[in-house]
Amino acid sequence: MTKIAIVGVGLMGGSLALCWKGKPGLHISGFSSNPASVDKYLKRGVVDSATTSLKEAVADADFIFLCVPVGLISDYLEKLQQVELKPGCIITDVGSTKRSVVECAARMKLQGAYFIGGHPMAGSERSGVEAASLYLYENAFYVLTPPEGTPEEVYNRLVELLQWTRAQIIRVDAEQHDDIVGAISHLPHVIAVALVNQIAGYNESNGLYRALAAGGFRDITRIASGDPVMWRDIFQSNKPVMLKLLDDWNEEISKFRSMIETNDGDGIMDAFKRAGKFRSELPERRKGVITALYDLYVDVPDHPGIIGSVATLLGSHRINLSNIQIIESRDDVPGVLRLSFRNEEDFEKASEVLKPYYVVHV
Ligand SMILES: NC(=O)c1ccc[n+]([C@@H]2O[C@H](COP(=O)([O-])OP(=O)(O)OC[C@H]3O[C@@H](n4cnc5c(N)ncnc54)[C@H](O)[C@@H]3O)[C@@H](O)[C@H]2O)c1
Ligand SMILES: O=C(O)C(=O)C[C@]1(C(=O)O)C=C[C@@H](O)C=C1
Repeated sequence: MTKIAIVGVGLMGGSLALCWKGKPGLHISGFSSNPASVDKYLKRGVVDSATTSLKEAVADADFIFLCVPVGLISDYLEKLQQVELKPGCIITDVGSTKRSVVECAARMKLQGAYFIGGHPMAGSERSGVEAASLYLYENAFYVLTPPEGTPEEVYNRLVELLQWTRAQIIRVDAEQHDDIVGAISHLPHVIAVALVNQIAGYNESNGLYRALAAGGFRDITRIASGDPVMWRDIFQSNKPVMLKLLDDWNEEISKFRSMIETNDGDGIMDAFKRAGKFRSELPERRKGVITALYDLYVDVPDHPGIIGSVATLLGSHRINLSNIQIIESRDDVPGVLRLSFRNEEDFEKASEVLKPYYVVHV
């Protein structure tokens, strides 16, 4: 029996657990310091066993996945030095930054266990085991950062276990990872949060700002709803990269400001053309980096029974919905439903079926 211990069974840890749950020869043990969370993991059936004792959770484990906020990964690595680990055990994490985690692991004495950094490039603004999904990692890139000298057999053992996620494993140096992911994931989160807060400030004196906020605002700001603790830890652990990126961002914005100030219409059009070209060349609906895979957004009138009508319409065309969520529901504006599908075929079909009746956004 291969034992996999998951420390922190939230969105990421819970989604990993779901990929392995019920597979022959695998036992998944969940750890949380909070007894109520342990009960929740068991009740939801995402793990085979769960405990508030780290020692018990990792005893005899072949793999240990640290799935807690980045700021806590070093604490758990330290704790792992003090408990008995199975010789040859592989410890990994799913933290969004890698340099600080890998450096910390290199300082630890892990009693013959190996540490390989990890970061699945998939996720969402939601958190907790309630948001976990068997399909979260499908088709996403999953970055691994093995330290120099990691035996190939050890690396391959982890890759083999991760095949259950259906993610595409990619080996990247930790420093390069933080530079790139800083730019394509961390910087956009800063921008989204700053933008929402700027508008929220205007809205304090005039509620029309929020009321009129439409598709463009929604598209660029979904990620502003991310978990505050998770993002605090990410920015703090990627500080030098973030500071450089924000300096570059200030420069980009200043260029825009000056194009508007000097009525440089050609410059503005050129900026849109270059951006449109780069964006159109992004990997087709690759999961994770900002866009969620196979999610449709549907504007719906705010009246009772609307969710039932949408679900019935899809059901009558034999389209399988994997999730449905109300992401805006207020008296004064139409609601927005987020519909998630497991595959491209259902996603495309749903878009066709709904378009004659509703405003549909991708
Ligand atoms: N959410 C994403 O989109 C995403 C994507 C890729 C990687 N990550 C990384 O994955 C890790 C987990 O993020 P998540 O989205 O699953 O968050 P989450 O909040 O859904 O889960 C975090 C888990 O850690 C546990 N936890 C929190 N504080 C704890 C503490 N003090 N002691 C013990 N357990 C504690 C929580 O109970 C929960 O089970 C983070 O390091 C994050 O950077 C997140
Ligand atoms: O899709 C989202 O909501 C995410 O924030 C996912 C996202 C990203 O920026 O792409 C966020 C953090 C991760 O470390 C990896 C993926």
